[in-house]
Amino acid sequence: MLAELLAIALLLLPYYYYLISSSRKRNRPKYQKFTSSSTVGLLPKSYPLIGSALDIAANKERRVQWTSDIVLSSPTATFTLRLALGSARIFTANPANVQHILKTNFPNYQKGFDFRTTLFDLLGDGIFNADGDTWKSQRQLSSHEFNTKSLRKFVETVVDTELSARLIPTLSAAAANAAATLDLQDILQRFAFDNICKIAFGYDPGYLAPTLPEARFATAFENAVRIISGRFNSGVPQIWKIKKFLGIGSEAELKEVVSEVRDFARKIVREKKAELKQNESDDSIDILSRFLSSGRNFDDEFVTDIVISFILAGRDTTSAALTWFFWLLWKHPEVESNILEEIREKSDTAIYEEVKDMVYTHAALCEAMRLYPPVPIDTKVAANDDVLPDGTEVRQGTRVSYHPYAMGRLEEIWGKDWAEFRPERWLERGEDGKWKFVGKDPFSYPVFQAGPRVCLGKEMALLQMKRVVAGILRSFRVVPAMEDGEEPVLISDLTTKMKGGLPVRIEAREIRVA
Ligand code: HEM
Repeated sequence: MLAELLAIALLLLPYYYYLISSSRKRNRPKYQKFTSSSTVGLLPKSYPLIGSALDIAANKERRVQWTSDIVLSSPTATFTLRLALGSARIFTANPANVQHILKTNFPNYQKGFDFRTTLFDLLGDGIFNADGDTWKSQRQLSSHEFNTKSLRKFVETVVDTELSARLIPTLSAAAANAAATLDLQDILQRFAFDNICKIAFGYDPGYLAPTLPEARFATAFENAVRIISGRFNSGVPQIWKIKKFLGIGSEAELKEVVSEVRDFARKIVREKKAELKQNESDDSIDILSRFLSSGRNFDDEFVTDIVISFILAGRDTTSAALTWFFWLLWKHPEVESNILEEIREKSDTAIYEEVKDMVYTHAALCEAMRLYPPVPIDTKVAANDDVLPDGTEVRQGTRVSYHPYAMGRLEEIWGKDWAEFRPERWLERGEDGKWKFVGKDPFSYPVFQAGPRVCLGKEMALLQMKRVVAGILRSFRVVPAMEDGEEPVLISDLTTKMKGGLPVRIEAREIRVA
């Protein structure tokens, strides 16, 4: 792969020369000075022309952990990575900087041209890839999808059907065979994909079943996300553009899978339009119906963009959080006992109230996402020169990334026991002796982002996850099938994953209801 990239780079030296000279003028960064000797030791080496591309390539598989180590050793929890062709990227885990980027100086930190261009082939102008008015109008219209009435309906219909008709039977089949292992990560991704397609489209891909069926749309979506997010990890960002221009390698494959995803989404949009024309009083709860019935005349391409963004946002996030959650739970049986106790107490309440009030489980999920945030690094681009609260200078056009994975490991925020999985750090006892959830400042815990672009699906995601946890733990014990002492390895495209999945055995259990 590296050889392929280098060969292309050599062939296109004249083109580079042009890019270097123009980009230097546009985007000459200033670098901050480090006083901490530990950071100096960790900082990647930088060379003329290629910046730190060699270190970036060497750490490609562990870029989250690598950049986290450097950020955590910096006195201001911020460092500047030099990229090829004179550009730079700032990483920060400093809550004051994060508040500045996500809220105080929000207009200056947008998705920006480069981000938009990189994801445009898949996402078009969808909410995830939009700035300004295009973003605002989508945000306003889709936020209705997340009111209490819709959330209740979501948990009681979509999530519950998927749980009882698909997830539980799949796990029961595994439990019936003591020797069987299954990949919990794969199962949860299938579960989340079915859920989000129903919410975004009103379409059921039927991806989760005991037979683990192939679903072309799901596979094409998975491949499209994997390849397109790889564009960000290239040490020399222009390389993917050259490969796209030449129609070779991963870019040729990307073109194929993206057109499969988009053709399929367009077909659903057309069918939905026809359905809505026939049935004026449609009470569907999906986002597509909401946009199509809004009275605004959105064209099909734009509506397709919107739907694809939502699928991306809801697809791997909850499954990533739950996969790490079940791993942590197995390592902490005392936390599992507390959750079982909570399930026992709540089991005669209606579904929505049950999940809404699962305070301890809520805290345990937040704690799991502190250590393994589904979106480990998130990036904005500076529209103008700026100075961050810690004094870091930002040049126009520089990518600025806040780093939730590193922030979950900052002693200054979580204390000396930051490495411990301890849901109690999110709880306090009320006067009645019951647990009360105590949220954290969102700029110290930006797992769902924060500020005007805070995740729209936060409540929905938490309800869904609590319902899944209660549904699984009530009937099963999830036992990782790994060698003694073996730890899962975190990898990341746009979201975190466990490398190779999480193999588990499923054991049936029945908990006594209070
Ligand atoms: C544990 C689960 C989830 C986590 C940790 C999470 C996290 C995030 C983060 C970090 C962002 C900011 C991304 C960016 O703009 O750069 C975001 C945005 C967003 N999320 Fe989530 N998300 C989760 C689940 C969901 C679900 C289930 C949905 C939809 C049903 C959803 C819908 C969205 C949307 C629409 C945005 C874009 C908001 C905007 O730009 O205004 N998310 N989410």
